[in-house]
Amino acid sequence: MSLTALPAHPPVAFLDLPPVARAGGRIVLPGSKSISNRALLLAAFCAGDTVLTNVLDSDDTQVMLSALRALGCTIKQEETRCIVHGMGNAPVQRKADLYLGNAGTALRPLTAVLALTGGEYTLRGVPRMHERPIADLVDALRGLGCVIKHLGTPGYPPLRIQSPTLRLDAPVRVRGDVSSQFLTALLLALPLVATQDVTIDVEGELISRPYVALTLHLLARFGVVVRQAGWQRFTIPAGSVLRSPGAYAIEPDASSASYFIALGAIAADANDPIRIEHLGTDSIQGDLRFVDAVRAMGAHVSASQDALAIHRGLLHGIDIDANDFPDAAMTLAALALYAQGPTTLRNIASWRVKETDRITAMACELRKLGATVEEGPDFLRIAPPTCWKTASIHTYDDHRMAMCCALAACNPAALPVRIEQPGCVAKTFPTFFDTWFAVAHSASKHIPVLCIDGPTASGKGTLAAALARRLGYHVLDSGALYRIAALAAERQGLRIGPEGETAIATLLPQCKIVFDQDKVWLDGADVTEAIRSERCAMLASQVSALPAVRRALLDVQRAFRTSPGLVADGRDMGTVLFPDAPLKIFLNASAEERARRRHAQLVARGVSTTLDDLCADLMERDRRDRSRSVAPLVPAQDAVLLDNSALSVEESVELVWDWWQQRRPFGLTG
Ligand SMILES: Nc1ncnc2c1ncn2[C@@H]1O[C@H](COP(=O)(O)OP(=O)(O)O)[C@@H](O)[C@H]1O
Ligand SMILES: Nc1ccn([C@@H]2O[C@H](COP(=O)(O)OP(=O)(O)O)[C@@H](O)[C@H]2O)c(=O)n1
Repeated sequence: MSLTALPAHPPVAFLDLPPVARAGGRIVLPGSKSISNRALLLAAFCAGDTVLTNVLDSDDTQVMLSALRALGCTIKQEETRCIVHGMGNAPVQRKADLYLGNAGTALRPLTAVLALTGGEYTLRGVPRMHERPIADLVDALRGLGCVIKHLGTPGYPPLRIQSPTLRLDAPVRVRGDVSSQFLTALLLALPLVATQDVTIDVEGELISRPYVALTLHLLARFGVVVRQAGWQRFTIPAGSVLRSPGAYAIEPDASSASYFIALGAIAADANDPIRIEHLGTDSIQGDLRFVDAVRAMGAHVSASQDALAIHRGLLHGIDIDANDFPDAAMTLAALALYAQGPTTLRNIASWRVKETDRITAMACELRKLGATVEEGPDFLRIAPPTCWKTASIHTYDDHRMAMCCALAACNPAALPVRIEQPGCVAKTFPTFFDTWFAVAHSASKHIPVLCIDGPTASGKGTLAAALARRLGYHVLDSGALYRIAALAAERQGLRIGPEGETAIATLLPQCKIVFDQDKVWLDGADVTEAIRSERCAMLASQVSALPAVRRALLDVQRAFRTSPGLVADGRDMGTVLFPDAPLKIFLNASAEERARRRHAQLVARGVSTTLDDLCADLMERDRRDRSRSVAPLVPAQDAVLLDNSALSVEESVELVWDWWQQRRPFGLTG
């Protein structure tokens, strides 16, 4: 039997990562955020249409796309492909109120573009964005004749922009030692108004230079070649015009790759490395310097032009200036947990003005895991834990904190790790945890299962779905499998009883079953409705009494136990399938109450039936389920009995939620 179960992805308050035993496998990562937002901006303000492929679909790129659309740019988006109709060198809409979330890669260049091209604009973001300094960029733009007002705290967004009286003759000065994004913003915007040579002088030591190199590379692809005197002076030649390159393919994100490079460095074997496709020595992203640092720590990384393969080595601490790759350097802090000796990351003051104060945040969370961390104004020194601790990681609404700290799940003590507000990864890598679970393998015994067994219409499915949604876990509706088995047998004309036992058990491995959110498919046919009939339920009850059928479904059901965890609903989840589950609920309600619930359910679906008939069927099914020779419906010895006759769905969910939390090592949260 081939079986596919596609999990849903609602926002969860926390995600518990099972301890990782081994990592390995092939990964294709989403497009680079830095390149996506630069390319979208350039494509919007150039002449001609541009087809961008592998554009990152994330909060930060959505913010850029919405802003460009609000400025009058037409962008057609088909999954990760965007066709951008360039507006030429100024926005179509000369008035707009733009909300830019927490996307520095959108707010800063758009500030420069709009201030230089002119109009009436406000630019705002989330509260944290209003704490991220922008005075250096605003000062530089004012020096060019731009009119920009701070609407809140001086030196910070939100901003009000009006039309400038441009003065381009004197060199514009911009500080380069707080964020390279100010320089990038000017470089991206000035070609729109370069009627004469415009020179930018960088004050202070320019940080994050590879990001500036990335900007220059993209400008060149859009037809503007900036003259460069070291990292101190940049000149946009008179008459520069942005021209579409036609098509541009965006590389996978090197910062996103860093988590999986580190995962391979900690937990992959040479014979099954982590292999990252379409990202290699040809990359234009500075964050790939991370690879050198990981090699220096002792990991094995082989790189071809367009792929990386990583496996573990004996890791040792390093002392490194991480100024050039501040984002990926955060991953080194997590990797340091697995090295012998301390690791020192220097020259990382820019971490303090990112999504959160990343130096303090990282120090605090790594200490929770047992590491000894020394924090300075612009450095971090991390000594690995001698004794790992179970931790609930606070993520500060910072995607990189969540992704870095996921690496703590590789700990040798095999402790699970709780990541709070894991949805924050959507800023740059919405599918991070799916990718993680695809290549970070855990021992089955470490993948938690919450079992909910009980008789018909006791509310198992309802409870299981609600808890799984809240935990971000998979669901096993084992009853659906027996219903499908009954339907498949009936459709093949097999006898539903001991005479047909062998034939049904032989048929099942050939069936192709897909659980796709609310739909169930059998051999390509939608059987969602068909398996829910009371007739099918009765046939399922008969089929499920056949030992060979139950045996045929054992492995299929156990295959649902995948990371991060499972809520399993049925009759024998706690007794037969998952005897080691940390929590087993035996759910019950009076027969009358259950018949009433099922009746209401059927009436809502437009099925006509009487309460008396239903009650009789239900009791007949219960009797058969309780008295069969294999896996009868009985509570496991260690099950918690819950009669929910007088409870609402919400009350049942809260009760079981608390029991579950008490059995997890993290304490009560969420
Ligand atoms: N605690 C409860 N209180 C009231 N109604 C409930 C409760 N639990 C479930 N129900 C309702 O009873 C019906 C049957 O529940 P379901 O989850 O399908 O049961 P099972 O999976 O045990 O057969 C559903 O319509 C559901 O909304
Ligand atoms: N783990 C399980 C799940 C269901 N079953 C059988 O499959 C039938 C249908 O299960 P179900 O959970 O879909 O039924 P309802 O509780 O929804 O009525 C039950 O009556 C059981 O006989 C089982 O034997 N073992």
